[in-house]
Amino acid sequence: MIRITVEKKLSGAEGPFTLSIDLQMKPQSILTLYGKSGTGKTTLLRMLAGLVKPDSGRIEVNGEIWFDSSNGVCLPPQKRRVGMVFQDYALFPTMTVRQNLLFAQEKKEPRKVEEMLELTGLLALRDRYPGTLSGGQQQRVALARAILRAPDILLLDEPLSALDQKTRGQLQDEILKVHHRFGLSTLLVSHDKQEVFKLSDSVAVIKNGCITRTGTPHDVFLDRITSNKFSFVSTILSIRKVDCIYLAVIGAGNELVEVVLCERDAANLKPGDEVLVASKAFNPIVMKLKEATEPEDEIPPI
Ligand SMILES: Nc1ncnc2c1ncn2[C@@H]1O[C@H](COP(=O)(O)OP(=O)(O)OP(=O)(O)O)[C@@H](O)[C@H]1O
Repeated sequence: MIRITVEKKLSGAEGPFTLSIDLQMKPQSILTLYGKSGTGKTTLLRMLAGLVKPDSGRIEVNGEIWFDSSNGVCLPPQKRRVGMVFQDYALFPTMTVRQNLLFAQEKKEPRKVEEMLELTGLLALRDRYPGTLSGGQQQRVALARAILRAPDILLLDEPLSALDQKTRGQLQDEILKVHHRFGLSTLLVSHDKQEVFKLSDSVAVIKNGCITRTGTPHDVFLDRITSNKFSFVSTILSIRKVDCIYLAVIGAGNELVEVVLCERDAANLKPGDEVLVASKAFNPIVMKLKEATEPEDEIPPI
């Protein structure tokens, strides 16, 4: 079990606030921190890694105390078995893929590196330098490197946010695969609801430094479904008048939808406004676009 109870005063964009977290995480699960920018998610991950010291509290990981302000315990980062993957891949540019992985190991075990290269579909890229790889490939190397450290906790801070939708999907599968294969405990930060839904066993919503809600992704994100409404929150991109009706273009994930506005709404709304789009009499057309793929043992290289 991972138990985190920490407090730290932070300087936010709108003034000082206290990051005050009380969180428990089941071993071998994926817990996602979901919340707006500047609410303290990265700081919490950095506290776990030992890169930021809490003002007070306690961090216990599988029975080991990593931090306890009541008796002055604060393990240095190198004594915490943590794997970290961030948005920027942070690979060593002058080392090949294989050298990057070898470097991560305290005790050098080239055989394990070879196994990891094979498992993560990186074998063909082993002698390439990070600068010659795509974003998805680099992130796969960063993930392999983090796992080679046999971490007690894997920290993923928006690791896929710089990637396109298709590569994101592939890397999400990859994360799930290695998470289960190595029985990892994974703490993920993500802004992407679809990603959170796909990857997480549980979600903790963080607002102004405090956790306001925890639960399964279904409980946290889909409680509105009881009202039988189809709805999503998005931003108006444009409004134009065609004959006597107003048409608004609204983003929906990576898609664009065009909806008709009544004259009163058109007068009240402008591009950039955040809106809730909902349909009361919900009778959607649901068309299959692509068959779900069976999980594969080996995911082909990106
Ligand atoms: N050591 C520190 N001391 C004081 N304030 C800090 C410290 N570290 C971060 N902050 C501030 O705390 C706030 C939260 O930062 P943090 O990076 O944890 O947010 P976040 O939720 O991860 O945001 P984002 O999603 O944009 O990455 C920011 O305003 C930041 O400037």
